Amino acid sequence: MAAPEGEDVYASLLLTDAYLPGALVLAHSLRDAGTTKKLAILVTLDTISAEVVTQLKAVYDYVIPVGRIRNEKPANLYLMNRPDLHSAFTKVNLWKQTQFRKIVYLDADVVAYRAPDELFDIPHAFSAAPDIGWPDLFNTGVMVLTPNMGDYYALMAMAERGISFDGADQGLLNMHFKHTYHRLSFTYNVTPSAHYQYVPAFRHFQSSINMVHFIGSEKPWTQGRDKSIGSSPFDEIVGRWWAVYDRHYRREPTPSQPAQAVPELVQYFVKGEYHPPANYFGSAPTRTPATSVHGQHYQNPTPSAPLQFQHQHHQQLDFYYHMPSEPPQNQHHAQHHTSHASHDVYHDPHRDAHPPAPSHHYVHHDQHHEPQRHEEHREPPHHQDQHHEPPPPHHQDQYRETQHHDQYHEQHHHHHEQSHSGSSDQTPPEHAISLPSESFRSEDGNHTEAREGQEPTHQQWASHSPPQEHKPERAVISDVPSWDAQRQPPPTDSKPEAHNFPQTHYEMSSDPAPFVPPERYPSPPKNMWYEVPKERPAPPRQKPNPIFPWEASQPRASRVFLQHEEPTSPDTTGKEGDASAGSHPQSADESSSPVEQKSEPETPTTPGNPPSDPWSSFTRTNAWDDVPQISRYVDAIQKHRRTRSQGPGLIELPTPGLGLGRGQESSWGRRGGSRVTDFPSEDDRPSLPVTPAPIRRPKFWGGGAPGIGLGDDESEKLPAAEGVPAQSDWDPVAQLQKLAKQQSDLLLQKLGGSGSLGQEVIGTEGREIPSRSLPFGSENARSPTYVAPSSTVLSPKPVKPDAATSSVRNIMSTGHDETVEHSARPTITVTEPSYRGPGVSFDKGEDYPTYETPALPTEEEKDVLET
Ligand SMILES: O=c1ccn([C@@H]2O[C@H](COP(=O)(O)OP(=O)(O)O[C@H]3O[C@H](CO)[C@@H](O)[C@H](O)[C@H]3O)[C@@H](O)[C@H]2O)c(=O)[nH]1
Ligand SMILES: [Mn+2]
Repeated sequence: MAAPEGEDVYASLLLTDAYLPGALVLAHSLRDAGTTKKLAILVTLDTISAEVVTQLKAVYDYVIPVGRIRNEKPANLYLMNRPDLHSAFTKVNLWKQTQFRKIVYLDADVVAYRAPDELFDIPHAFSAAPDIGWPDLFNTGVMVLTPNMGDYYALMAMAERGISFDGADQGLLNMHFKHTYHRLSFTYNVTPSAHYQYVPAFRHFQSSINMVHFIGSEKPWTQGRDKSIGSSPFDEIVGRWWAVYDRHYRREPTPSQPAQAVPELVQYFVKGEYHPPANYFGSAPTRTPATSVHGQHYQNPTPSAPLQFQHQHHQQLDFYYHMPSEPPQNQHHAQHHTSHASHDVYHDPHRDAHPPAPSHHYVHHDQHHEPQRHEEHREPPHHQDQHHEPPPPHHQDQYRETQHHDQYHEQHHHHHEQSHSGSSDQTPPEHAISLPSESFRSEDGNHTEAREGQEPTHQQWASHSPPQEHKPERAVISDVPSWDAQRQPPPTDSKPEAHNFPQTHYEMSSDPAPFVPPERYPSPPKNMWYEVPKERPAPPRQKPNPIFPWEASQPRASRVFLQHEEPTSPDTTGKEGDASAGSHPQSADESSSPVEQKSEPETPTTPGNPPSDPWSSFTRTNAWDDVPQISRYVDAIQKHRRTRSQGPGLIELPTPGLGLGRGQESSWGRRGGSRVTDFPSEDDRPSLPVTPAPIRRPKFWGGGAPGIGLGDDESEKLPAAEGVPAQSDWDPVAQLQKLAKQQSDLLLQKLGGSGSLGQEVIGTEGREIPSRSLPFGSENARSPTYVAPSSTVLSPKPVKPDAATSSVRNIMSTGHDETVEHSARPTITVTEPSYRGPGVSFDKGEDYPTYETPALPTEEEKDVLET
């Protein structure tokens, strides 16, 4: 019977025979309540016996075989101690049933108080009721859904990857429909519990209950009738289930209904309900019925008449499936033989003649009359890996239960073999299950195809395939949708290959909640540390072997530190304030190691002490002082100049013996060479009669020379010299310009008008070293030994012979005329850098600081002026 397109159905699911009573009671409860909707049930035929299918068919409108969807990562199932739900993902097949408009899905452990047909009117695509264990979740025992392939593929993608926080369908579906599900009233999925009951609520809402759902591993039919005797809400609810069961399957006459002929098979799965007649076949043992679905020790059902009939039907459908938690094979054998030892009546000679194949998969075919092995084919590929794996140790109970399930299957199997061995009847089963016919149409008899959305089944083969034309058994039985490409052509209407590719569906998280870290992260491991390698004494540094000859005869370092300075000249240390002001030869050794001469003077660390000259330890030599070529050159220049400038008043450039400090004079003399930076001594310097005013010296310099009064308060009160303009009247710029003009004019006259030679010939103002502009960019660069050219060749200053001479001598002993310039500004100390600019090179038109005291007339100037 095909379902008309767009039909509404209640649908349930049966994965194992043991849930048969639940499925039947559910269907009856709906029918009894007068539903107008059809009833459907999805079944996994590899684990459902034909008798059970028959029972279903008696109540359900549609029995729809579906492929099992196993969770290959069932670890989470063990978290909730329900490893039996390994195939709960099979529920996903609901979304594939697009022949239905709307499905109200109900677990097999649901019983309806009334027929909630109004659920089909819900417009939402997916609805469910809250779960009692975690009400933010919905329970997947009652769902209103709209089949569609989009959700189906998405759910399949998750199922294939085992994406489910509880390892079963509830975890998976809650993850998928997290934000889109429509919440149903709890009254559609009341989940009673024996341990906890919200009794007041139950009392209050009792009358509004639509459906009840017996969640948990214990179900009413596994607990037995006597469990519902009490008067607690839970007992009352369980009693509702039993009421439906009794209405349809109770055998014993009750006051309300006479004894009815009911299938033994149903009772077989209900605790306390199965009472096989004694001495049937003469030796059928009577045993205590099962204690629970998961723990009961199933017996061989007594082959009563109804059962026998069912088994005939089962000939074509005979199969069984080993649950994945099946014990290893040898254990299974042991179980099997034990079982037979205690039930001789079911001993099967065929079985002995054909010992079980490794995986115990047998398919019974009409034309063979013997069990055939189809181990590879019957085994769904994804089950093979785990097939022989024992379950985890802590689930041995579950493990044993599964054994019993299998024992049941196997015993059924034996029974079928037995009954079949005495019959060669090949007529189609009288009770061929009426299923959606399109689902099981076989086109060529060799293989089975399902219409899209349908799994091929062996029922199809049983119903449509001519047995004699059927050749390889393994090619026919294909109730699992796996196609053996090595032996079969592809199914004619199979989809393109790419259709079978695994699909990965990722969704961006739409959860707007910001990440909240756990209150406390686990403590970091304490045994993680890095052991610092033990420090090994560094190998003694060895001086590399000398390569160059001078390395062997290296001069001893002669660096001089301030505090260890030998007391060379205490009187000069106070006067030599400017390192660049002139040379300060200390020793030949010192000047031979110019690097050390760069060492900076140390600042006196004790304030209040008379400041020692910080420059005393600073070199006064120039880098070129010891280059003989330069010395010779300088000598030659000086000689030349002497010859050229012989004349009254013209000074000679320093000769040996000139000292910047008296302490150095001796060593200076020893050197015997002229230096560019030499400075004329007082004797070599003729006096100039003009000076603007007494030059005040900072007290820093002390009053070394008697009579000059510099540094003395009295010196400031000295009367101005007669005939000398007052300081305030002195315009240095004008005077300098005037001097410059006179100088150039007069000198040109003296030299016969050859202006081009004038500077070179007469230059006492740094002409020995021509004043050249520095290369671009290096104007401010200073060599440590740099000496301003202007300062090296400055002319003696015109001073008064007496006091002024001493004063000037004192000043000049600093070796720098710019100290003179600065001395006009009493607040300036001479420790400032000496070089302030072009100095007296004003004749070249360069700018110079206007605040400076102009340079005093040079020798030439004086000559000119005196002339
Ligand atoms: O051996 C089995 C196990 C399950 N089922 C079917 O699968 C359903 C779910 O199993 P059930 O034992 O009813 O699970 P619950 O105890 O109800 O556990 C909860 O968790 C399950 C796994 O997520 C959900 O499927 C249920 O809806 C939810 O109520 C059953 O009703 C049956 O329809 C079988 O047919 N045979
Ligand atoms: Mn359930």
